Amino acid sequence: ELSSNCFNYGAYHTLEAIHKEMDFIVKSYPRLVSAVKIGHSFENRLMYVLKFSTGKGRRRPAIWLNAGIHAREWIAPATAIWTARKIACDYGRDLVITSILKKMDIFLLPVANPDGYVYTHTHNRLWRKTRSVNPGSPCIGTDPNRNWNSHFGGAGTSRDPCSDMYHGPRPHSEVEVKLVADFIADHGNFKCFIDLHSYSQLVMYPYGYTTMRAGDADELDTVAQNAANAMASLSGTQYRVGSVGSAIYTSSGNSVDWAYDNGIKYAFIFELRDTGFYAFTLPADQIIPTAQETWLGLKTIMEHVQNS
Ligand SMILES: O=C(O)[C@H](Cc1ccccc1)CC(O)(O)C[N+](=O)[O-]
Ligand SMILES: [Zn+2]
Repeated sequence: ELSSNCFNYGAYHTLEAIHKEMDFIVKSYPRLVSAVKIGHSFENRLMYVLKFSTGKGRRRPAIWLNAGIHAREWIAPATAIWTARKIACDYGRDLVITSILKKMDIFLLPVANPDGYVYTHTHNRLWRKTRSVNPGSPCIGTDPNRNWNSHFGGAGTSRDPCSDMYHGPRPHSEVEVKLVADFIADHGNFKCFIDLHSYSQLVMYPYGYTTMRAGDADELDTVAQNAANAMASLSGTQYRVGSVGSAIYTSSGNSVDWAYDNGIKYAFIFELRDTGFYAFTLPADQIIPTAQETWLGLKTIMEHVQNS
């Protein structure tokens, strides 16, 4: 059945509505888009990935677009679902995305922390972590951006389950992190990993665990600067660029350090709008402008990856 009313990309949505729109995109573009259900969250919600592929073969060079790892950062999933529709719609029309998809697959996970996302709708708008139980503690959840198997438990993390930076009992203890890490590792041919967060307006690259420069820092800085320039070209929104450790603060066990350590050179974290006026509660009227400018940055990076 066709959906009764069209999805409003200029509004924030529940997990259920986002998943329904993902189904609709799969149904509408069956030759390009497929549903990849990589597993379930701690509270048994779907970890639902869209795969955009024009070619055969299970291991085409691939790009992973991640969003919503931190539950309160609603602009990230909103940008991700808009991006899903944009990729589907522009394939065959836009030269850049069409050429990228001729050679590479794109995997897009709009809500990487579904339990936390639902919790921000039902209980606490500013919840950040997963909703897993910590034995021996009354406090719930682990920070999924401290739980990756890269310099686990290092600087910028907490061993206190009640902290918003709690790294968890062990690396990949959070099923939501483990499912993504295992999928990417098993696939073995990912060239790019981009994680959408908010807020601060930053385009960052490894490392986060240290302020030491990564081997590819010069190239990554150039690519990130090109992406920031492309994003600013739409309506002047300024994104700062730098390594995680130098742009904000050191934090170990984050997603891009893990990706970079696992051979994915083009690993970036975007901190989307704004710079703190609305912070995590960015008004819905900024969703489409944010998604449109972010798309220019994503295309810049993906085009570089494709030509690398
Ligand atoms: O603390 C975080 O995980 C990000 C900063 C960050 C981003 C990339 C790698 C390590 C840390 C900041 C945020 O997006 O979570 C916003 N916030 O501080 O809640
Ligand atoms: Zn975040």
